[in-house]
Amino acid sequence: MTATAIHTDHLEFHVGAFRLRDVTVSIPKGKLTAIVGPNGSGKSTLLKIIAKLLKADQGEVYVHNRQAKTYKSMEFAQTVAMLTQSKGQLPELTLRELVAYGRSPYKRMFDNMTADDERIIDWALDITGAAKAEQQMFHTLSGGEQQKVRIAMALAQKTNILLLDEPTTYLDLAHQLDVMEMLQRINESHRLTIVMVLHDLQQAANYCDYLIAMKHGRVVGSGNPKEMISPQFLQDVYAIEAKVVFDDDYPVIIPIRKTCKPKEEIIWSL
Ligand SMILES: Nc1ncnc2c1ncn2[C@@H]1O[C@H](COP(=O)(O)OP(=O)(O)OP(=O)(O)O)[C@@H](O)[C@H]1O
Repeated sequence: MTATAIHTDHLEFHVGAFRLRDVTVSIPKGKLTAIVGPNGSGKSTLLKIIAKLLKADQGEVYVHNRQAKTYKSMEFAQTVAMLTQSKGQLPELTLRELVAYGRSPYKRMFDNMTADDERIIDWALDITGAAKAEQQMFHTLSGGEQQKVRIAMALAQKTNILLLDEPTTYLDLAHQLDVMEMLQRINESHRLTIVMVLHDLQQAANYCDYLIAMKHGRVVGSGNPKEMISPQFLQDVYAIEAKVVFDDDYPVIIPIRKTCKPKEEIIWSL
């Protein structure tokens, strides 16, 4: 049986009109897990609660079989790294300076970088293919290049768990594959537990070992993505009629039409 890296137990959370309800999931250790579901279904909220960026109203999060709330903040930051969605200001730093921020959980104020820190920064720059441009300013990079450097910063945190909110959004197809293959390589070589919010179900099936599907703030399914993705799944979770054909074991999704409008969307379209 696969060990569990993260377990959430009956999480409840509300913000505005949105409610996360009774979220109980176990995320396997050392595997790639995708969280999928329609816009606004609570994927980012769940990831933020796991990362302790938000506090659940009820329920518990366990990280490596220990209540997340019992971790001191530095210890937690040495265990779980989270890359939020890339929005907002771009720092005016070189790639190397930005990636060095990943070492913050190991430093007190005014501590200098040690040889060990520099070695880890080199490794993170190298594994993400960013080393050759390490003196370039971050804000001058393309969106795809920036995303790889942001992942390098999270890797420099040297945690066993990496949470990524939509790591491939805004990237062209080639950069999406680059990022997914890089995450797969890192997962295989370092046995990192990687959990990511994804919108592309085919990527989830091609690269991930485990899938968690959310809808209206609830977990509505979890398991092996290749077994889960079916016309019925697309109907139930996304309210779309679609064909699913298999090419070499991998599902190819052909959307046909939306089958009904959930109540929430009728309000949005007024
Ligand atoms: N501060 C807030 N105030 C009010 N509502 C909020 C706030 N933060 C989040 N929400 C609402 O919570 C719901 C869930 O948001 P969340 O970002 O978790 O969804 P998501 O599944 O990640 O969506 P997407 O796929 O669009 O990124 C959304 O309807 C959002 O509008």
